[in-house]
Amino acid sequence: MVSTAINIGIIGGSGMLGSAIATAILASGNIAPAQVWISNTSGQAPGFALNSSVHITKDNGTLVDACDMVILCVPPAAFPEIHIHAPDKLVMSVMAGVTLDQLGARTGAVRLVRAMSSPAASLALAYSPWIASPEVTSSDRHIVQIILEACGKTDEVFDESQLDHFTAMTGPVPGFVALFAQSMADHAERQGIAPEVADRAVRQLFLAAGTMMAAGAARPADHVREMIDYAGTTAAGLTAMLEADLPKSISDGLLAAADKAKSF
Ligand SMILES: NC(=O)C1=CN([C@@H]2O[C@H](COP(=O)(O)OP(=O)(O)OC[C@H]3O[C@@H](n4cnc5c(N)ncnc54)[C@H](O)[C@@H]3O)[C@@H](O)[C@H]2O)C=CC1
Ligand SMILES: O=C(O)[C@@H]1CCC=N1
Repeated sequence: MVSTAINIGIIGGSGMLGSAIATAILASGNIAPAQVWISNTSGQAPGFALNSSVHITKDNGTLVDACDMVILCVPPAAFPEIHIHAPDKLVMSVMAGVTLDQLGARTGAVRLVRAMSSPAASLALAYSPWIASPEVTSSDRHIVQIILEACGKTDEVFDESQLDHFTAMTGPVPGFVALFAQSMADHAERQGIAPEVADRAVRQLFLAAGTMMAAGAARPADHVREMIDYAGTTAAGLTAMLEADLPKSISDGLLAAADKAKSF
């Protein structure tokens, strides 16, 4: 259990990301349902109705007053409509593009964490990097670690600009990987393979690839090198993709996403 029985409030906690984080927190067993508050625009959260101990409200001020830690999880476009004053609270954001300075200016908080996560948190499979303001205490860090470890894997970073790149890369799940999968399924159909067979094959491929890459010490680059060195059919395909500079296309897309985050 968390060393202190703190209350955690998620503003936007019934949305795609907020509900995934709330689910992860509740599933971890480290934080009791009665310690969790959720606010949204309706004051209703059917997804948590079965957990009657979770507090649901449409009043963000009520949530802030009741909680020791506030997690901001609304669309960046909605952030200007968030009028909370939380000078003595730990405030964490998972909003794309909203900086630590913007968080502090709007909320009055000084103990600030800017993180990124993903809806995979509901399966404890998210990657959640985070950066903290200097005022964040060791106890705050303990709570942040508990929450983000409940969501999956996490690292503290020390260059805030990296959060925009993680927003691009690891925020969307399945995200850009779905485009690769779609490209393979479309290719299969162009070769005359039935759509439902192509779909089943590609889903199984990505399940296997993700599972195998998550296990063991080999990094993606190691797998690519091994296949090219094997000099078989896959090597021919990889060589063609590398000559077409597929990595540059992927990087350009990720930079476009990161630039969009910066624009919020
Ligand atoms: N959906 C995703 O895959 C990811 C989303 N994010 C970030 O998470 C944040 C939330 O995005 P989503 O969950 O996708 O949005 P969403 O639209 O699914 O949910 C937004 C939630 O915020 C609530 N909300 C909006 N304005 C509010 C207000 N003034 N007061 C209280 N609650 C309010 C809504 O009622 C809703 O529950 C965004 O900043 C986004 O950049 C980050 C990574 C992945
Ligand atoms: O696409 C988006 O804007 C959200 C933020 C990061 C991932 N998904």
